[in-house]
Amino acid sequence: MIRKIDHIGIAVKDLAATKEFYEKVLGLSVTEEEVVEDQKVKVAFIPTGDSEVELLESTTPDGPIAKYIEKNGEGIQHIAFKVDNLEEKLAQLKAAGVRLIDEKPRRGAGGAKIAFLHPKATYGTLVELCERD
Ligand SMILES: C[C@@H](C(=O)O)C(=O)SCCNC(=O)CCNC(=O)[C@H](O)C(C)(C)COP(=O)(O)OP(=O)(O)OC[C@H]1O[C@@H](n2cnc3c(N)ncnc32)[C@H](O)[C@@H]1OP(=O)(O)O
Ligand SMILES: [Co+2]
Repeated sequence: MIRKIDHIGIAVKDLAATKEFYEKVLGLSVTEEEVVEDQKVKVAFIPTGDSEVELLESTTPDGPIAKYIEKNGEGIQHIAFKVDNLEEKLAQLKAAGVRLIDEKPRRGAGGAKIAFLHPKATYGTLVELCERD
């Protein structure tokens, strides 16, 4: 079961400068910042009501965020939905023939379990599913 939009992932070149805009200009607050080695990103989370904005800066020139920016420039890179049971949802999608990037959950920011669906299977949007407490 999909519960809500957990976060919107935004690819940026300069996390510090982007954070400053969101905090000083928009008046929002960054609550968590961490490096997720597995995804080659440094992330900052900004709560906005029931969902969050996730700002992502690449930690390497070959990571998915660096590649996305190279091709498309900065901007929204993915949408993440919160699910109750990620393994169950992935099994259901796989059975339905949906192209999965991750067949098994990986470790995301804040210790969440995450998995991505291929944008070619979702009509053009990179979708992340995440399970967190
Ligand atoms: C920390 C964590 C968390 O929340 O906890 C995160 O969010 S980590 C967030 C960062 N991590 C990730 O994104 C991991 C999952 N992403 C990936 O595995 C990759 O980025 C792929 C989505 C498979 C794309 O990689 P690939 O090297 O294949 O790039 P590519 O440029 O050849 O893309 C293949 C086709 O998909 C399209 N495509 C690529 N990235 C896209 C995106 N973000 N949104 C919509 N379409 C996209 C391209 O335009 C291309 O279409 P055409 O063929 O029509 O030109
Ligand atoms: Co994300």
